Amino acid sequence: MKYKVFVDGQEGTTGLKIFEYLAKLSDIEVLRIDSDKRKNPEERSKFLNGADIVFLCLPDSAAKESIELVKNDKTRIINTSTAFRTDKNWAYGLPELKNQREVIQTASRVSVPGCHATGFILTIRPLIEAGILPEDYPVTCYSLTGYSGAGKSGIEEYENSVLAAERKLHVPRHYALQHNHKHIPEMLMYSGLLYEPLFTPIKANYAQGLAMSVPLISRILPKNASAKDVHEALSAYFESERFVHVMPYDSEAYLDEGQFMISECNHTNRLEIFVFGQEGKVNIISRYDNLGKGASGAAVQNMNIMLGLDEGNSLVN
Ligand SMILES: NC(=O)C1=CN([C@@H]2O[C@H](COP(=O)(O)OP(=O)(O)OC[C@H]3O[C@@H](n4cnc5c(N)ncnc54)[C@H](OP(=O)(O)O)[C@@H]3O)[C@@H](O)[C@H]2O)C=CC1
Ligand SMILES: CC(=O)N[C@@H](CCC(=O)OP(=O)(O)O)C(=O)O
Repeated sequence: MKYKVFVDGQEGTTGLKIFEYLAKLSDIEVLRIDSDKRKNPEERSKFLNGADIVFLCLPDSAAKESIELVKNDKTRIINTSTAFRTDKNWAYGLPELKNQREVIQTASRVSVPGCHATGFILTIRPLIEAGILPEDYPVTCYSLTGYSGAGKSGIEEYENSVLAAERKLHVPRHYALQHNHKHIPEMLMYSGLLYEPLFTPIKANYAQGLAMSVPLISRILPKNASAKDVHEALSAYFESERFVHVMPYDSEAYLDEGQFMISECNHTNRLEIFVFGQEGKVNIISRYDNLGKGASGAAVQNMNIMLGLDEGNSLVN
C-alpha cells in the first residue's frame, strides 16, 4: 500500500522542493490539486481529508485555515510555517533533540522548525544538558541567510533586477532589529534557556545557505569551559546522527583562505557544526541549506520518521 501525500502550497518555494524529494520515493502516492483550484477551500478540503500525510507549505493564516478543514483523525499534518511551533499540541520536528524522534514517530501534528531556530537550538540545548552553558547565560547570536528564506515574493525582489536595483539589494541587510524575529519564541522554548537570546538575522544577495553563529565567553561559563570542551560536548551529543555533523575542532582546513563558506551544505539535508576558539573565546557556527535542513529536507525527514520509513529516504544523494 502506498501512502497518500498532499502538499498544500504545492507551487511555493518550500512546496516545490518537497515535491522534488517525494518524486524519488516509491512508497508514496502524491496527490496533486489542480493549479487553478489550489486556493479553493472546498477543493483543498477533499485533498486534505483524503491524504495520510499533508505538508502545509503556506503562510500562517492559510495553514490555520487548512487545519480547520481537516475533519478526520487519520490525516497527519506536517506544517512548515511558524503557526504552531510553540503549541503544546504539536510535536516539534527536530528529531536530533534527545527523545524527540519517539515523539515525532507517533504524532499526528508536527511543526517543522524555523530555519534560524534549527541551528540555534541544536547548538544551545546540548551545551545546557552537558552543564557547559548555564540556562541563564545572556546568549547573543546572528544568522546570515540567503534570500530564498523569504519565499516567492522575497525571491522575486532579489531576482528582478529592476526591483533589486531600486531597493539596493546587492548589499546584505540586518533585519528584525526590534528584537521581534518570529523564531525567537521557539528558540527560547526548545533551547532550554531561561531568557530570550538577542538574535540578529542578516539577509544577503545570494539564494540559499544559512550560517547561525553563537559566540560564548569562557570566563563566564562554569569551570571556565573552553572551545575544546564545547566541541567535545557537541560531538558526543550528535555522535550517531545522520544529518547533523560536528566538524573537526578548529577546522582551518574547511575554510577558504581563512574565510567561512556558507553554502557548502546546499542541496542536502546536512547541518554541520563548527567550533572555533582561542584564548577563552568560543565561536560556534552551524551551516545548512535554509531550504534543506532549514525547511523542506527537515519536513521530509519528519515524514519518514512518522511513517516508519528509513529516515534518510530520498534525502541522501
Ligand atoms: N523559504 C524558506 O526557506 C522557508 C519557509 N518556511 C515557511 O514555509 C511556509 C511556506 O513558505 P514558502 O514556500 O517559502 O512560501 P511561498 O510564498 O514561496 O509559497 C507559499 C505558497 O502558498 C500559496 N498560498 C498562499 N495562500 C494560500 C491559500 N489560502 N491557499 C492555498 N495556497 C496558498 C502561495 O500561492 P501563490 O503561488 O499564488 O503565491 C504559494 O504558492 C511559510 O509559512 C514560510 O514561512 C519555513 C522554513 C523556511
Ligand atoms: C531570508 C528570510 O526572510 N528568512 C525568513 C525565515 C524563513 C523561515 O524559516 O521561515 P518560517 O519561520 O516561516 O519557517 C525570516 O527570517 O523571516
